[in-house]
Amino acid sequence: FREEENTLRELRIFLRQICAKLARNKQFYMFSKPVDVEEVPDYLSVIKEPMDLETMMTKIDHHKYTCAQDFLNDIDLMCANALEYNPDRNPADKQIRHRACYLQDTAYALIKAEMDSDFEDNCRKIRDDR
Ligand SMILES: Cc1noc(C)c1-c1cc(NS(=O)(=O)c2ccccc2)cc(C(=O)O)c1
Repeated sequence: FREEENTLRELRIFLRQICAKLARNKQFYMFSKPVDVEEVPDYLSVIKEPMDLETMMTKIDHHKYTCAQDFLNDIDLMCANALEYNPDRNPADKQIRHRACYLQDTAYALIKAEMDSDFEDNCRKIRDDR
């Protein structure tokens, strides 16, 4: 059990680094915080489960992720929300869709490059056994 807690602690440290790196990128600024319903009044009537990098950082601290795939599922949700809310062919919508896809690919690439696959397998076993 002790080893499991050590593994999950190491996962949280790793995910914080990934999350911070994404949030530092100027191109991902609009994904760094929850969409502001003052700025975008109808957002919550369209998007049922908002997600952003600041919320994800809090979820790491609350031990909500037990493997990298759980974290990537929220990256996928954030990207899907941006595609769903900004579907039109005008330049603003196109730019945010492009940045959402770029964020998603960057997150997957960072995790694949920096995470040992045995470590992720171990985390998934812990998740599935819980
Ligand atoms: C994200 C998102 N999903 O739908 C939309 C639409 C956006 C989105 C929202 C905002 N404005 S905001 O006040 O909600 C905000 C500002 C800074 C960080 C996070 C949110 C700006 C932009 C933009 O492209 O500049 C995009």
